[in-house]
Order: sequence, then C-alpha cells, then structure tokens
Amino acid sequence: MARLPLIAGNWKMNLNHLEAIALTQKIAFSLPEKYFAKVEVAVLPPFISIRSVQTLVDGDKLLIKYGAQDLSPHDSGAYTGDVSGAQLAKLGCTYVVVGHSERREYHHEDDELVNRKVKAALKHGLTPILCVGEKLEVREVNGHLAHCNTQLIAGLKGLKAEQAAKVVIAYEPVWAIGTGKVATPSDAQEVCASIRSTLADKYGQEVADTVRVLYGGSVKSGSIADLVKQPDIDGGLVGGASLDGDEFAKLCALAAGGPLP
Ligand SMILES: O=C(CO)COP(=O)(O)O
Repeated sequence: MARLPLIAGNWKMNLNHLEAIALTQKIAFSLPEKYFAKVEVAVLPPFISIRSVQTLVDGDKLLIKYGAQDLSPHDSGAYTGDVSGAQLAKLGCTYVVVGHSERREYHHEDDELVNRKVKAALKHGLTPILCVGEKLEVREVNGHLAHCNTQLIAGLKGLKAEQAAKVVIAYEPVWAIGTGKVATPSDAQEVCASIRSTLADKYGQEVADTVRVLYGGSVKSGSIADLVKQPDIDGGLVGGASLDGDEFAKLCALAAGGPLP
C-alpha cells in the first residue's frame, strides 16, 4: 500500500510569531501546489505561533498542515503552563509530537506519560507523532532495536488496532539529533523496518502497512532522497533544516520525488 510521505518541520523553541509567519509564507511561496499531491508538509511551531500559522494557512488556503510539539495528558483544569489536546484541536492542528527525546531528557517524560499523551491526542482527533530512538551507548551495545520497540509498545499501550493505525512513528536516534550525524539510510531502514514488523505482530499487517514511519536526526536536503527511497521510511521529522524556508522547500520537493522547484 502506498503511503504518502510526510515531512514535518519541528521548529523546537525557535522563532517568534512574526518570524513564524515569514517562514510559513516562504515555504508556501517556494513549494508550488503540485508537490502537495506527492508529499504532505507540516510545520510544528512553538505554541505561541500556532494561531499565527493557522490564520495564514486558513486565510490563504495553504496546503501546509501544522501542529504542536507537545500536549498535556489532561483535557483541562489546573495544570499551569500546559496546553491541552482540545485547545490544539480548536486551533486546527493536525499533528502533535509526543515523546520527543528532548522532552524525555529535559522534562523527565517516561513511557507511561508518553502513552497518556498519545491517548489524549487521539481523543481530541489529533495525529500523534510518537518519537522513539536510542542514545549512542545503546547503539554501541547493539541494543537499538530492542530499545526502540520497547518505547514503541509502551507508547501505544492500550490502543485498539484502529487507533494504532492513526499514529505516526518517528525514529529519531538521539545521537543524530542536532549533531550533523545523520543515520545511514540502511541503519535508519533497519530500525524503521523493525518498528513496522512490531506493528504487524501487535496490530496486524494492515495497520503496519498503513502507519507512516519517519526518520529524524540531522536530515537535510542532501540526505532526504536516499532516506525516503528506503521501503520503510515514509518521510522525515526535521529540526534545524526546517528553519530555513528554501532548504525546507527543497527537502519537501525531494521527498516528493522532485524536481526541485
Ligand atoms: O529532533 C529532531 C526533529 O524532531 C531533529 O533535529 P535536527 O534535524 O536538528 O537534527
């Protein structure tokens, strides 16, 4: 079954809302509409810029999707500083990143919390992008497949097959994030194939064939084409390279199979 590639730009804690508007406009200007039939493009700004991006996307009928980098496991209430799935859904978000390694590391998010966030996202009609990935010391002892599959199973715990089918998985090896050290296409493929096979074991082949598995970690326009050529890599979760409109548009065009705009 053909899966539409997804390129999602995780802006992390970068750009103010004016810069967010400028970057979204730049991407829309640089990537002609015909590409959107072959690649889904999403931007994931900080919470403070989602409303600005929404206004632009709605006003100009842009084909770019957008979403958030995190959400609360709760629906509403006394959770100072948190943002709920209901609030994100109201802003027209399509995607929400869950379990990014930076949240696991700096906010001590464990698999149990990540699982609750996946469920909260689905409850509010958002598509979670569930991140899994090993640190360097785990890869060095060849523990990467077991590690990623453990995070995967824990993140999806309690989901029915039809819910699991709606989730996007992102394999992001921690050693590749922001380091310029992109995984080789075959290393990334090995993990993404293993993730798909775990999905098949747990939820059946149809779910495994439906779920998009992305690679993330120092993806650039120079590396995306060879990554998406791999049978089990369905796009990229892009950090640094998503902050440059020309570079991101180029990357999306290459994921669509080209030609460059
Ligand atoms: O963490 C990432 C995306 O979520 C990857 O970041 P970089 O592309 O900057 O390595």
